[in-house]
Amino acid sequence: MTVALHPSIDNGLKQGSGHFAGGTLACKCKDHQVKVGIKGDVAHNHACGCTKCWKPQGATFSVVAVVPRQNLTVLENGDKLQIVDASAVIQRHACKACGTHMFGRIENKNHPFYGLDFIHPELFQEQGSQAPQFAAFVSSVIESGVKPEQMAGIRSRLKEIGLEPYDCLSPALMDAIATHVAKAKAA
Ligand SMILES: N[C@@H](CCC(=O)N[C@@H](CS)C(=O)NCC(=O)O)C(=O)O
Ligand SMILES: [Zn+2]
Ligand SMILES: [Zn+2]
Repeated sequence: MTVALHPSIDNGLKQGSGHFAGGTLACKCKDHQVKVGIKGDVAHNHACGCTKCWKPQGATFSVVAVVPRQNLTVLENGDKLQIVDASAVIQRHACKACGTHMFGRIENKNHPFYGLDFIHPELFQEQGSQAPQFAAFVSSVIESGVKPEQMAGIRSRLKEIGLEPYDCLSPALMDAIATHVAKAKAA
């Protein structure tokens, strides 16, 4: 049996159109859905194995990407949103009724990723946003109950669909973080 990672990637990656103009993210409620508008395409889309990122029921990984925070607007039923953990670096705003995380925001202005909001592209009502580029925090799936002996199969399935597995972020993002830290230390 093939290892299940996440419904939006289990049948292979669906490449983005390359000119996604943005769209609307909708939560999973049957009525009074929380809707969030996004201008333009997402960036750094990836599968995340950490325990904090929202995943649909049964998924082992989350699929999460970033957008500039000024490109995100809560359009409808924002009163249903609550912050999951106010002490986390990424403050995840979730629908109180269905639990779907609609966006994650960094409020610490000194954080390397300040200015970017985290969203789940599978919630777009429209097609064509950037496909996942890599898999992050892969070893962390063990913290959600995956057995260590399942890891080889998970990593090889990720590679098979074209997602290089990393146990933290991708080298490019780790370099960006380290560059930010080095500049902050030098200042
Ligand atoms: N092993 C931890 C890793 C958590 C973690 O560091 N997640 C990363 C990727 S989303 C992060 O940047 N977290 C910041 C936060 O959740 O606020 C877990 O699975 O809970
Ligand atoms: Zn909802
Ligand atoms: Zn995560």
